[in-house]
Amino acid sequence: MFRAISSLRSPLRVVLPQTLTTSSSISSSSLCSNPNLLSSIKVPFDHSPPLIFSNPTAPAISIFSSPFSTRQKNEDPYDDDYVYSREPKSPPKLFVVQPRFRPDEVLNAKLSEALNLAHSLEEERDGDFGFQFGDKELPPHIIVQNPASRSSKTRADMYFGPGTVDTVKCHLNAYLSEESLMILFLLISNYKLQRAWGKPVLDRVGLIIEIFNAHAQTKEAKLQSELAALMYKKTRLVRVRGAGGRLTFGETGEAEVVSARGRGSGGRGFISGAGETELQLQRRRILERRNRLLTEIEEVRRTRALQRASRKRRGGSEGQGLATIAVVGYTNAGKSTLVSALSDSYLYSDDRLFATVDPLLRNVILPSGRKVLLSDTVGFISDLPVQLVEAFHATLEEVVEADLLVHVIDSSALNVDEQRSSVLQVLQQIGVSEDKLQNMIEVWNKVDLLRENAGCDEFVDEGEGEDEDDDADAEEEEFDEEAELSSKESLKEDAMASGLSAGENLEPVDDQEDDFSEGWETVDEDAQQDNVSKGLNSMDYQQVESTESSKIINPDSHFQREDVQRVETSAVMGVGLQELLHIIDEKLSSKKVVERRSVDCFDRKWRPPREVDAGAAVEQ
Ligand SMILES: Nc1nc2c(ncn2[C@@H]2O[C@H](COP(=O)(O)OP(=O)(O)OP(=O)(O)O)[C@@H](O)[C@H]2O)c(=O)[nH]1
Ligand SMILES: [Mg+2]
Repeated sequence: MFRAISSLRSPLRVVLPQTLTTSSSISSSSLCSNPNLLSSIKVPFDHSPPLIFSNPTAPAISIFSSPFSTRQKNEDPYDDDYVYSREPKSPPKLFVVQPRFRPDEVLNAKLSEALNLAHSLEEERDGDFGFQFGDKELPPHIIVQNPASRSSKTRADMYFGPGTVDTVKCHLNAYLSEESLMILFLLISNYKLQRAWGKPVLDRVGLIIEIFNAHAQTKEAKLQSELAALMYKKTRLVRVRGAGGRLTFGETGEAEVVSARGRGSGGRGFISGAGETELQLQRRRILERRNRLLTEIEEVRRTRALQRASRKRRGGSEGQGLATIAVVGYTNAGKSTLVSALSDSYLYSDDRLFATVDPLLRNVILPSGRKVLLSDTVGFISDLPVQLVEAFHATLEEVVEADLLVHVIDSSALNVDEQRSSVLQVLQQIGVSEDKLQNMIEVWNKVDLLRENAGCDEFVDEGEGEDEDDDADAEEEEFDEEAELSSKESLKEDAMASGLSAGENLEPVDDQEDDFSEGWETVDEDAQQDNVSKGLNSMDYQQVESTESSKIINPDSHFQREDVQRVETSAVMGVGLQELLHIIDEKLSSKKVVERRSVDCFDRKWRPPREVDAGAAVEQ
C-alpha cells in the first residue's frame, strides 16, 4: 500500500530568521534610536485578547499572576480561589528571550523548543483548543548574549549585562502592549528584571507548569498541576532589603507586616510578637492549600492502586494478569498517535507540547490474542521541573508500576539524543528499576519524516493494518478514572472537612516561634553586590549548567545495551506497528518481564540531573 507523505501535517519546525540571529549584536542605543532596525526584526504576533488577572470566578489557577500585584487584603484565607486566577479564555501573549548557544544546531534546538513551549500555552476549552496549532503565528522572540559567558558586565542581580537588559526593554516597548507577558528561558525569574522591563518574567519551569495547568482536564491532573504551580510560586516569593535596610516584600516594596496574627498580647499589656509579615501570610496560605491538595491527591493515588489491583485480578483470557504497558517519551514524540494507531481508537494528539496531561488506558489485542492495556501518559522534557515530578506522583506511579515500558522517540527531532537521554534520566529518577529499563522497547517514531528529508516522497507500507481483524476485535475500553473517583468523592470531602475543621495538617501560626520566613529566598542587595564580582549567583549557574549540560550528555554511555530492542515506526502511516506488537508479545510471554513490584520512588527528594561536560560549547 502506498501513501503520500505530503499529506501529513509535519510538526513545527522553526527556521531562524537571519535578522533574529544577529539581534544580540545590535547595541541597545542604536536599536532604540533607529526605528528601522527595530522594524527589521521579525516579530510576528497576533492581537489576541490581553491577559486579565484576578478574575475571582475563574477556576484556573495561574502562576503567571504575581502575588505581589494581585494581593487582596480582605480575601478569605480559606477560600480555595485565593491563589490568583486568570481569565481562562485569554491565552497570554509571550515574548521569548533566548540566550545564544553554540553551535548553531544547539541554539536552533533550544529556540525551537522555547517557541514551541510558548506556542503551546493555550487554554483547552470543552476538550478543544481555540486555535489549530498550525494556524498560530510563532511568538515574537529575540536571541541575546548568553550570560553564562560570564562577561565582566554580567550582573548577578539582573542575570544579563546592562546592555542586554536595555536591548530587551526596547524590543518589549516596541512590540508588546501593557498586558503582554514575557517569558525568559533558561534562568530563574527575577523580580529585578521584572522591574527593569515592566513585565512579568516567567522562566522555562514556570511556563511548563503553566502549560500543564492549562491542558489538564481530569480532576487528578488539575490537582497535580495546581500543586506544582503552588510549589513553584512558593519558591519565587522574595523578601527584599531595600533602601535604608528596611525589609519589604516583592517588587512594589509593600510593607512587611500585614496582620496582627502572631502578636501575642496575652492580656498583659505588652506585645510578644511582631505580627505576621506579607511573606509569612503568603507562605502560610500556600502551605494550607498544599495540605488540602495533598490530601486529595493521596486519595487519587489510593484509588489508582485499587484500580491497578483490580485490573491485575481480572486477568487476560489465558489467566495471566492484564498487563499494562506504559508508553513513555519526550513530549511531542508521538505517544498518543501511536497508542491511537495500535488500539484503533482516538486519542487527542497535537504538535502542542504536553498535549496529553491526563493519562489514559486503551485495550490492545496482541498477535497472540492476549489482551493488554496501553497507558498513554504525560510526556517528559529535558530538565523536567522538580515541582512537576513531585506533584505528578500518582500519575508517574503508573509508569513505575507498569509491566513493560515502550519508549517513543521522535527520530526526526533536531536534538534526538538529548531527548532520548532526558527521558532515560527521568525514568531512572522516578524509580523505574534497572531491569525494566533494560527490558524497555525503543520505538523510533516519525521515520516518514526522515525519509521525507532524505528525498523520498513515498514509501511502501509494510502491510501493517491489512490484517485489521485483530484490531477490529480490540474492544475499546477507556477507564474513566473520573467516574470511578466520583463515588468516593462524598467520603473524601467529609474526611477533608473534618480534617480541616480539626485543624489537622495545618501548620501552627500563632507564635512568633513559627517563623515562616525561614528558608525563604531573601534578597539582600548588599550581599548581591559581592556576587557581582563572582558572576552569577549559584541558582543561575545551576540553571545554566543543567540546561547546557543536557545537550551534551551522551545517551549511549549508560544505556547502550545490545539487548535493547528497537523498532522503527511511523504512527501516522501505520508503519512498524505489527512488528512492535510482536515484540511486546514476546517480551510479555518471555521470562524477561520484570515482576511487578512496588517502588516508593518519591521517598528521596528528586533533583534535576547535573551532568556537566567540560566540552560544553557556549558562546564566549
Ligand atoms: N510525520 C509524523 N508525524 C507524527 C508521527 N507520530 C506523531 N506525529 C505527529 O506528531 C505530533 C505529536 O503527536 P502526539 O501523539 O500528540 O505526541 P505525544 O508524544 O503524545 O505528545 P504529548 O502528549 O504532547 O507529550 C502530532 O502532530 C502528530 O500528528 C509520525 O509517525 N510521523
Ligand atoms: Mg500525547
